[in-house]
Amino acid sequence: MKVVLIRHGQSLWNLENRFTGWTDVDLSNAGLEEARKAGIILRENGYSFDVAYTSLLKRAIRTLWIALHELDMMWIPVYKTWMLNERHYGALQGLNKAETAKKFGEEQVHLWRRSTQVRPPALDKNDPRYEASNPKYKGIDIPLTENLLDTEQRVVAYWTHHIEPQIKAGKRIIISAHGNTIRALIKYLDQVPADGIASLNIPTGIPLVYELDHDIKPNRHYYLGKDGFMPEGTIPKTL
Ligand SMILES: O=C(O)[C@H](O)COP(=O)(O)O
Repeated sequence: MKVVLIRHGQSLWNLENRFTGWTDVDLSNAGLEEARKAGIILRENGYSFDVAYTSLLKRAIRTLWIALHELDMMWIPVYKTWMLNERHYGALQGLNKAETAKKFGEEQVHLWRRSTQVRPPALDKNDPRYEASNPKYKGIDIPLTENLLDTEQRVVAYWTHHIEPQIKAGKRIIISAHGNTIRALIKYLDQVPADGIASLNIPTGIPLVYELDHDIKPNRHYYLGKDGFMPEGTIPKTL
């Protein structure tokens, strides 16, 4: 069984090198093109899908729409959930990553970005960036900050309760999500230790195929790059 994971195409804040998290920024022009190429690569490799999953953030939703358009499969069911949102970056959201590193040091920023345990400074509930009043989060106790383990808990809960049963039922699945959502899922699927996941980065807009056995355990994974292109940060083979 195959599941295709794809990190959204480049976003406007990826382009500006800003911490994004739950901020609902759209794709850049390059990101729109990446999404289009992803759909074409999937089509050219004969992929088709029965069900799609994505977050509540437009950069992932639009990436999915564009890819499904290229596959002529915009008609399939699409489930959107906050549980697949990007890791919440707390009070770092909106800050430039390079400026933040100058202010707090590279080591501290690396810990905030890549450690599994360290949470960035939390948002204050009076902060305009705190989105509890946003109707899309009605009834949800949204986080003020997250480390990767927090993100992994919600991503794996959704994977286990909603996506795995569909895979077991033979459905072909595509998930359009975010760098840390996918890092969290890979950590769980491949049982990657904390120090291993710290060095893993997910490229934008390149389909990542997971081949799973009947126990939904990974047999192998690979990127569908153009002409066999393998992006940097390929997932560790040994786990
Ligand atoms: O949320 C963000 O800033 C990016 O999408 C992911 O950022 P990171 O690679 O610094 O975790």
